[in-house]
Amino acid sequence: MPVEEFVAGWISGALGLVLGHPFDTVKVRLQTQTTYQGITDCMVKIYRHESILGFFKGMSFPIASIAVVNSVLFGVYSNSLLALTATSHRERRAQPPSYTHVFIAGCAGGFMQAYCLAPFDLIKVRLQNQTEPRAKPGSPPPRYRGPVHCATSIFQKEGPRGLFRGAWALTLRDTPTLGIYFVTYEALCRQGTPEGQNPSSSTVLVAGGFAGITSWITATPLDVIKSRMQMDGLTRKAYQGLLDCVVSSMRQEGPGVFFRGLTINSARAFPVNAVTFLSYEYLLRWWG
Ligand SMILES: CN(C)C(=N)NCCC[C@H](N)C(=O)O
Repeated sequence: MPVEEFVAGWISGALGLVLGHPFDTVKVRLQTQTTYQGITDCMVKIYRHESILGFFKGMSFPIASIAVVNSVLFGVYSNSLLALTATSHRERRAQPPSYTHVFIAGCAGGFMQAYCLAPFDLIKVRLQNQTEPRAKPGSPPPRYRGPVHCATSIFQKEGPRGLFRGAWALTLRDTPTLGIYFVTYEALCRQGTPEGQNPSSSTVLVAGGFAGITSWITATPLDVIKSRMQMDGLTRKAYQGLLDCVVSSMRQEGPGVFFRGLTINSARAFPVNAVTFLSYEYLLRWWG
């Protein structure tokens, strides 16, 4: 099994992650808390109460986990294409796979990454939702002192299954949308590149950016549900399950609730995924 795709996926994912984390914190707060009036209000409040560090809450765990998560996504995607089309990544420009194969391989990558991502994403969302400023004398201490404390607290209170809270919503979010992600990327690269050649850097940036936007637009409704399921039970249990979360959210806040965080998700998705795909392509070309 070729391993270059796994390593390239890891490095490119880490670059994208650092770039997008501040946007991600704003998105998670907008999806799960009702105290903010919009993106600007949320950004100003985070900056005022928590300083610039507030935007980077919960980042250390994703950085550590991106090695697993993104290498699984890109590695499973590329190796599924190899199994479906019998072409390695070097041969795929000359013999491009069909979009159906790209979609199936993307769904396989999305499904596998969701299970690796679930506990890390849960801890990230719980830490991002802590509004207490860091290390301010006199202020009440936050519920979790950091990612390890967060993981052990969840484990102690809810058992190992607690670490997979929201995992179903995450799997439903990522399986089809990662198929859409890779199909959009491939389609835009092919459109902007003469047959048989490698796409230029600008084509990769644009195709990667739009792949991110398209996939996140389709992922946002389940992203909202996932974040709510992950926060549920912290103080009191509001939802019986995924379906109940969908119905209650819709009843209480109307259909607009499923698009919470859409603007910030899309603004974040372009640079993050442009950089992710550019570094992924170049690392693979560099390694031959
Ligand atoms: C719609 N979904 C779930 C995705 N496109 N997922 C791929 C992740 C890409 C990048 N790390 C990001 O966070 O945008």
